[in-house]
Amino acid sequence: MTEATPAPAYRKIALIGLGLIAGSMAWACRRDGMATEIRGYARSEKSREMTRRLGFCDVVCDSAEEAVQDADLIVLATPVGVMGAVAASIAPHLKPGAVVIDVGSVKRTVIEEVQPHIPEGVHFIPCHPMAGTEHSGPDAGFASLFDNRWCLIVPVDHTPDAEVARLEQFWSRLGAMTERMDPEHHDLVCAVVSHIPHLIAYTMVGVADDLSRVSDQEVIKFSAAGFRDFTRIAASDPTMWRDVFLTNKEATLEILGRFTEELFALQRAIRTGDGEQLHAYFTRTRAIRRSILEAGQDTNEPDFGRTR
Ligand SMILES: NC(=O)c1ccc[n+]([C@@H]2O[C@H](COP(=O)([O-])OP(=O)(O)OC[C@H]3O[C@@H](n4cnc5c(N)ncnc54)[C@H](O)[C@@H]3O)[C@@H](O)[C@H]2O)c1
Ligand SMILES: O=C(O)C(=O)C[C@]1(C(=O)O)C=C[C@@H](O)C=C1
Repeated sequence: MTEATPAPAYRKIALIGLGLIAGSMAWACRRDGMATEIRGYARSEKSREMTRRLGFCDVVCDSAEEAVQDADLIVLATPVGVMGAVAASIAPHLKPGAVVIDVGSVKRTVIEEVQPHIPEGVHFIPCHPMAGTEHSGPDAGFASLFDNRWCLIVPVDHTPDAEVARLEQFWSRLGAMTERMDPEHHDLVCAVVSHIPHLIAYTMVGVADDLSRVSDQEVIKFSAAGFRDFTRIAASDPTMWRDVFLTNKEATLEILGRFTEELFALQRAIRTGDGEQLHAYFTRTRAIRRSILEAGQDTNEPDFGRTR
């Protein structure tokens, strides 16, 4: 006997911005038979054309207003810097009872910019899937992106709990685990685990590029795993990351301040030959990596094809 497929959490879904995250959501919805219709819109004609070809939307519209007509769930999946303007343009076309979510990497500024446009009777529930790659655009998406990844849900005041619970169920059907968080804490956590690590990768790759005594050929030829990981991260979309830093100024500047203090302390330890300090520091940080592995939180641990 085949089990009945559970009813879709939302019948009609509208995706605004057709890139890695929207594409992955659409593919994951299709994998699970989760929506009766997925409509999409992106500002660039090239992205709309590519989405038509890839086929992850049932309908690709030529305006955001058209895409959100009659939608039960509207997903803002553009760079965070334009979400306020997108919300303003779709607001008059949202039906009562609809749920609007964003998937932006920053929450406090997005809430400040989007919430004022949301009409009464429509629920805005900010989200942030902690999953991605360095690739962008409609062809970057894939169905398993959210499998076993966290999606942070950042409900604003007065959102009925039943609506938040319905959305959590939706993310769990996309494969993700969910946790609720307040916006300030979200922005600080993401500055630590995502935003500043990206800035460091961008900087290190920039330094390698600037160093005239080391040729580009040598950088490419002798890149070992650590630096290769930096180059992967530093290949991420410039528009997305510009917007992340401009909209999460406070938390990223706080963490960057602490980072540079630690860096200067290590710089001094190297200069003065303080091996004890260096060893103690590296021992402390190794323990963090080990606890991530023990908690089973790194599903990307490479084995480099090791054999014995
Ligand atoms: N890439 C990641 O790793 C990742 C992970 C989690 C969350 N996010 C967040 O998700 C959002 C989307 O990221 P992505 O990686 O899918 O980006 P992407 O670059 O792959 O796609 C963005 C899409 O938005 C469209 N767009 C840009 N401006 C627009 C506008 N004014 N109106 C309509 N469409 C517009 C682009 O044409 C493109 O189709 C961002 O806010 C990002 O912070 C990204
Ligand atoms: O895996 C990657 O390439 C990512 O950069 C994904 C990543 C991250 O920093 O972990 C990037 C931005 C997001 O907002 C969430 C996830």
